[in-house]
Amino acid sequence: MWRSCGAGARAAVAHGLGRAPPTALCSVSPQDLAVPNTGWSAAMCEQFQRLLRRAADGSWRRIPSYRRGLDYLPEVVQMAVGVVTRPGPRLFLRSVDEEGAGFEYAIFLHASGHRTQCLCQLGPYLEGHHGFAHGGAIATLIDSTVGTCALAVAKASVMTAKLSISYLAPVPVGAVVVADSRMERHEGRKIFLSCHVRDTKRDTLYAEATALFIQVEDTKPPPAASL
Ligand SMILES: CCCCCCCCCCCCCC(=O)SCCNC(=O)CCNC(=O)[C@H](O)C(C)(C)COP(=O)(O)OP(=O)(O)OC[C@H]1O[C@@H](n2cnc3c(N)ncnc32)[C@H](O)[C@@H]1OP(=O)(O)O
Repeated sequence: MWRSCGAGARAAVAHGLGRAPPTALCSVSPQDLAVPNTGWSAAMCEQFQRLLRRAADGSWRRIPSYRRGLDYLPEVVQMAVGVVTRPGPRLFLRSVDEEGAGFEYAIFLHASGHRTQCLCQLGPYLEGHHGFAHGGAIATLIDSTVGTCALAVAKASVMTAKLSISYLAPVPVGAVVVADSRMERHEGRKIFLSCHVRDTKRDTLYAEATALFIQVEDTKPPPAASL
């Protein structure tokens, strides 16, 4: 069903961003997963290339994406707390290893730091009603897109306090969608955001949402998270 984007696309990502991969300080480097893999459809690859081309002038930036929350920490910190050799919990969106089966996505951040766009392909493990993506999967996509925007605005940890979604049209399994989020207001610790989920041609508005994120002190994982 899925067509590979090939090594050329992966090379274009590295070249287009002009960024070196994270410096390896130990044997286990986090793998950036916001790049094409064999599970990406032709439509997903095409849109990804379009967004990369748009990012070439510096107006947008692709955000690397990792398998675990801890992968985002500098490796020196990971080594200090001894997590490099203990995989631990996964980020929800990266919990499926089979390429193309779950969420395949890449998030782009606008240079203003107040807007994010998530290009996402919703795989067959995300089915709700036959042939359509589960509403919870759409909510997850929205939460992560607005959450990333809130993180960029706050430059600190944030938590979802409120998320209100209007589901306007069902999203077919395998569809490639764009979730477009922006900050609406920022009042102290409160960040208000909006989000629209559309098809890539912008013909169909699948969902619209508003969200409130609250800036918090760095969250400490509960004991179960260290198992
Ligand atoms: C590590 C990096 C990983 C990267 C991952 C990439 C993906 C990233 C994306 C991740 C995305 C995934 C993200 C996730 O999945 S986050 C996980 C889902 N969310 C939660 O579990 C949050 C649970 N709730 C809480 O922890 C607390 O209630 C929070 C922290 C939210 C606020 O408790 P806190 O004690 O801190 O705040 P406060 O009580 O002093 O209130 C402060 C102000 O806020 C106003 N207020 C509060 N709540 C609400 C409400 N519900 N509606 C309206 N207003 C509300 C309140 O009136 C007050 O306003 P004002 O009186 O000042 O005007």
